Amino acid sequence: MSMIAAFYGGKSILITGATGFLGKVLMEKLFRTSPDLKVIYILVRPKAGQTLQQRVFQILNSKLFEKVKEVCPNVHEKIRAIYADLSQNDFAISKEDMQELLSCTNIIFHCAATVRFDDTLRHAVQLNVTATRQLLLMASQMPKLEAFIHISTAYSNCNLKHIDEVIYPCPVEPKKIIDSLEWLDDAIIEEIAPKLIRDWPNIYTYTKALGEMVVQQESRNLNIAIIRPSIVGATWQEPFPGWVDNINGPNGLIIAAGKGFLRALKATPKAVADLIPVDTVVNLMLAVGWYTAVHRPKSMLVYHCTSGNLNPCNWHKMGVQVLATFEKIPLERAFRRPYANFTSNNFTSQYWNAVSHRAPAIIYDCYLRLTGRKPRMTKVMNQILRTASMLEYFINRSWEWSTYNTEMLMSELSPEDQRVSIAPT
Ligand SMILES: CCCCCCCCCCCCCCCCCCCCCCCCCCCCCC(=O)SCCNC(=O)CCNC(=O)[C@H](O)C(C)(C)COP(=O)(O)OP(=O)(O)OC[C@H]1O[C@@H](n2cnc3c(N)ncnc32)[C@H](O)[C@@H]1OP(=O)(O)O
Ligand SMILES: NC(=O)C1=CN([C@@H]2O[C@H](COP(=O)(O)OP(=O)(O)OC[C@H]3O[C@@H](n4cnc5c(N)ncnc54)[C@H](OP(=O)(O)O)[C@@H]3O)[C@@H](O)[C@H]2O)C=CC1
Repeated sequence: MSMIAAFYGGKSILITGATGFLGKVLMEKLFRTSPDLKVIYILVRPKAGQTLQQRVFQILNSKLFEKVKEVCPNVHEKIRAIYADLSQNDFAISKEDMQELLSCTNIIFHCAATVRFDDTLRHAVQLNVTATRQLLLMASQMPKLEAFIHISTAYSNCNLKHIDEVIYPCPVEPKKIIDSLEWLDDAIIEEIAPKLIRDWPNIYTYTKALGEMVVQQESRNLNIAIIRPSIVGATWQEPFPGWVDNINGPNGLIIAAGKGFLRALKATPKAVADLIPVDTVVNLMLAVGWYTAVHRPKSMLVYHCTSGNLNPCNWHKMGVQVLATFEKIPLERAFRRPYANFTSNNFTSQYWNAVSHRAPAIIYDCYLRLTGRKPRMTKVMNQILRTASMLEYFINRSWEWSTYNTEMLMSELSPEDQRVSIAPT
């Protein structure tokens, strides 16, 4: 057994955001490789008419967890869903549950966040900043806690070009922002938001930067590490290749291209496409959890989980690859044959949007109307173009992330763990 997998044996692990993309893959790997772990506590809220239990049932019965059931048949006994809403005071956790969490937790993986680029400042601060502070406060009351792993994003400092594995200060103290949100009304908050976020491209990256500052300021004597993944994509190898369950990041646009909706994108072909498979991120998370708990570094370490400096790809190569894949394996019921181009020119991009996107959508909707059906293509197209414009900032620039800490950690792993973490079979 690998040293890292053995480390998680017998542990009580608390995961926030376990129902999200990264959280599910983290849980899967933990149960599959450390089936003797004691318990995984997950903080969950009811959603879309589903109770906590129904949500957990759905996750455990999904294709992602098929292998887990073979290795850890009693997985449902080892997962303990705790009612929690991270936007509420004390997360609205009951006294009994809180007591259990405080007295039993050994490791925390804090993944929960709002990842919407256009969220309100109030909600994004509540989730990405205040909730992080609250969780740190809880962590400081956990006598058995060995490590607190905070998941941030490589783009939390995307206002810089070269980013080191350090925490950069934000112009306004997070505490001042948290305090002012208590008395300012929503309209004023939205008015001051652009002034606060300055050269950050959106509320998401800005509040993730504030979240990191809070981690640094409230770290007390805790054993903390921060991981910054870049753009997290589908699984590379584990538990099987190609698993993804959302349309965030590049996923929505890739599907739109495959369906023939999206035929041009305002992107810089030579800009680095820094994607990282979700199973690689999870492997680093587990290694960081182990290293932080066992080696207890003197200062809090930040780890970049990026691909650009090791195995760089650019958007042109990525686009060619995406199109080649759709040639081989076309999507069902496509609107048009996939074909697309990148342009970094504003005028050309507007032209393609009019000619290749909006006009065909209007024509198709006319056809639907004439044949007595409900028009829908213009709505779909507007949605795709809105998403593409939100992502534009990230596909027209390149960043350099240093990876000294991540490389140091890799060199500390046993040969077995290096094999399992870097190139799992
Ligand atoms: C000669 C040869 C030349 C060849 C040249 C080759 C060229 C080839 C060109 C090919 C082109 C195509 C290929 C494409 C390949 C490349 C693609 C590149 C894209 C890369 C993008 C990179 C992005 C990087 C971002 C990095 C940021 C930092 C990373 C992070 O930390 S992660 C977190 C990232 N967060 C997100 O991604 C969230 C972004 N989304 C949003 O903020 C919002 O959704 C929104 C975009 C603002 C849209 O908001 P709306 O309110 O308008 O919509 P809403 O969200 O309500 O959703 C509408 C409907 O969609 C459903 N839906 C939304 N999200 C999801 C979800 N996650 N899962 C499932 N369903 C979802 C929602 O339910 C709504 O549905 P409805 O209710 O039925 O309407
Ligand atoms: N995906 C990516 O490309 C990248 C992600 N990251 C970071 O990784 C982490 C995980 O992201 P990802 O898994 O993609 O995001 P998801 O949106 O898939 O998951 C977010 C998780 O947070 C939970 N959550 C949100 N609001 C609340 C709340 N009020 N109370 C309780 N739980 C809540 C969600 O629960 P629910 O299911 O109930 O909504 C969900 O489990 C985030 O910190 C993100 O910043 C960093 C870089 C890239």
